[in-house]
Parts: sequence; C-alpha cells; structure tokens
Amino acid sequence: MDVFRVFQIEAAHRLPNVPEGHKCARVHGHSFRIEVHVSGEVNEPEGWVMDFADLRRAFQPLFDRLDHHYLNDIEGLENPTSENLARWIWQRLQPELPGLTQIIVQETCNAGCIYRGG
Ligand SMILES: Nc1nc2c(c(=O)[nH]1)N=C([C@H](O)[C@H](O)COP(=O)(O)OP(=O)(O)OP(=O)(O)O)CN2
Ligand SMILES: [Zn+2]
Repeated sequence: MDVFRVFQIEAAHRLPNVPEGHKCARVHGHSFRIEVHVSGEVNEPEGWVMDFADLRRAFQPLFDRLDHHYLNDIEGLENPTSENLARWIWQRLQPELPGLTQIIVQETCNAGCIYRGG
C-alpha cells in the first residue's frame, strides 16, 4: 500500500535554458505542490505503513531549503524545472525513505510531473 503526504512550497525561479522570448526565462514564482509517496506493508499493531508525521519529518530539511527561496541559487537546481526539482528531491529523500515510490511536483493546478526514480 502507498501512503503519501502533500507539501506546498512558495518559491521563485527562472528557467535559463528556454528559447529566447519564453516567458519562463523571467523570474517568477509558484506555489509548488509536492507529493511524496511511500510504499510498504501495513504494519500491525499500528495499522499503518508509516506514521504521516515521519514523512513530514523526513521532508522537513528539504522544505527548509526550498521554501521562500530562489531555486536557481540552490546547488543542483540551477535549471529548476519541475522535472529537475522532482529528481533533486528524490535523490535527497530516498536514503531517508527507502520505500519511496514517487515524487509529484506541480507548478500550477494544471501541469506537473511524476518521478519514480531511475
Ligand atoms: N516540462 C516542463 N515545462 C514547463 C516547465 C517545467 O518545469 N517543465 N515550467 C514552466 C514554467 O515554470 C512556467 O512557470 C509554468 O508553465 P505553464 O504551465 O505554461 O504556466 P501557466 O500557468 O502560465 O500556463 P498557461 O497555459 O500559459 O496559462 C513552463 N513549462
Ligand atoms: Zn515557473
């Protein structure tokens, strides 16, 4: 079974590698919606895969690095597309959460990406 937790990060970015004239080359901000999914057995007697609070605790150091920051300034996020952000989060979270199955990053309500590692 999968459990997941949703986080919201307010952050600014620009995309340095878009074609000339693309609006995303300009600095702008998003309320990034990030879902972290972990798979595992339902452990008894708790009756849960893992405590949602432990998911939040694992993500907290990344939240602190991302929230209200200019993403382009963060090492490894010089080109902070949703795809690169999802991979950046995965690489840092996976050692803490071995059951990690997917990271979903949404920049807007209408668009985003799903990363399942690899
Ligand atoms: N595959 C990706 N495409 C785009 C990304 C991305 O990370 N991965 N990012 C952007 C920009 O960050 C942009 O801010 C978001 O783009 P978009 O969804 O087009 O923004 P709008 O809400 O303004 O959508 P409209 O349909 O243009 O109103 C761009 N592409
Ligand atoms: Zn953007």
